Amino acid sequence: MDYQTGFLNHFATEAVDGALPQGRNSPQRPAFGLYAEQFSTSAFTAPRAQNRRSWLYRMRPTTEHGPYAPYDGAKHLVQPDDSQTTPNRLRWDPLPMPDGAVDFVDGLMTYGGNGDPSSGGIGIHLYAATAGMDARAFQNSDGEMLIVPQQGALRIVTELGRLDVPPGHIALVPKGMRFRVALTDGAARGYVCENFGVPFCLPDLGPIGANGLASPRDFEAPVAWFEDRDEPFEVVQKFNGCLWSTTLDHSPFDVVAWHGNSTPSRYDLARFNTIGTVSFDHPDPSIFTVLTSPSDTSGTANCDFVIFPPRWMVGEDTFRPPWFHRNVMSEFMGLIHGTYDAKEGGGFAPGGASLHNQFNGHGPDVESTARAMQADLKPVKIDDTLAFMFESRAIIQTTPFAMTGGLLQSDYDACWNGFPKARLP
Ligand SMILES: O=C(O)Cc1cc(O)ccc1O
Ligand SMILES: [Fe+2]
Repeated sequence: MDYQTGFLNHFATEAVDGALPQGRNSPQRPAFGLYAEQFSTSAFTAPRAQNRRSWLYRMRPTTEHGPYAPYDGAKHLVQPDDSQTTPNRLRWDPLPMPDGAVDFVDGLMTYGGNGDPSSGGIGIHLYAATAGMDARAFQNSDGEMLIVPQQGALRIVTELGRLDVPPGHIALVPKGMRFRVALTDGAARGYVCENFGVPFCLPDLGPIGANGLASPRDFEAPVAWFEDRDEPFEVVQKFNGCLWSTTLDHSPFDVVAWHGNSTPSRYDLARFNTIGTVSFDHPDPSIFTVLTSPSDTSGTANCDFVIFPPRWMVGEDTFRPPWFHRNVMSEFMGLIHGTYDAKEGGGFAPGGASLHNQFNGHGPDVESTARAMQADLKPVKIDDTLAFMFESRAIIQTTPFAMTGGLLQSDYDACWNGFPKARLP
């Protein structure tokens, strides 16, 4: 598979020689009878640094379809609301693989979220899929999709081309872009952050300097790829929190050439240049931010995507795991593989999840705490681990599936029972 590298670069690619117009976007008659379409994921007037759009040259205009009707699959892909939201610390067992053939769209289960598609916020979903999508595409008009596979590789076919995304990689699909998901390594499971806010971008680096964390050159966008299929093709659209369906008489993956900077991309989390203390104290986890969706309040994200990758721990006279914490931001976590260093007592399994909503105390379990307080503080490599967090400025509301779907652990609080009380002189 070929890729073009760079975050938010202005790319140009054609799958057929001569398909991409030169020197203009919308010629009177594009080559071969292709149709030009602008795909805008920022307002036309957004400042240049935030402006995102691509020009697509396709076999038929996207306008050619009948009305959408309500879609009745993906029953657990919903908008969370207040009725299910509690201050409790929550933790879930991994999502089991479904029985029978369930694809990525029908396999999406909403656990939580905040805001709404018009004003910003996020949706948090897990997916478990046993079948690829064939003559079916998904268009999420509500949010950009940050896809974090945990098991099973995905081949994401988008209007702009294809991305192979195994566990350990992430994918970003722009709001509104059609895509379908094939499974290239059997049943697949993972996490999705649906971003209703400003599209994800790389965080500023401040005093870190010009390099470090995720490097723009490690993001990969597809090259143009199309299929010429004249057959019924369903498009499922998420719009205003609801699902809709229409059927085309052709594949929507018919973009022969494109140029622009609004693109899907993938990123290998192993490329993350992890920075931590080389003296003492555990830095704030913002040091591990891969991508951020800023809000209108500076430094206070709609969503930060943060990872806890393999790394050396060298802090002297330092409690090395995450400290006990109450946070104005709300934290949803998942585990891709291994063990998370704040939960060595078990219970946070790969494919599982946890939620620590705003100002609710959390941190290392009793076992992680005891081990860390007794540890010989020689340099140690934490190796088999890859956890992540979707951290958001607003309370993360939960869904009926999250609260009563059978995966919520009833005894999560107990992992913090039994700390010996301090003894004063
Ligand atoms: O496990 C968590 O809750 C996430 C987290 C990690 C960390 O290294 C410091 C603070 C924090 O909230
Ligand atoms: Fe935390």
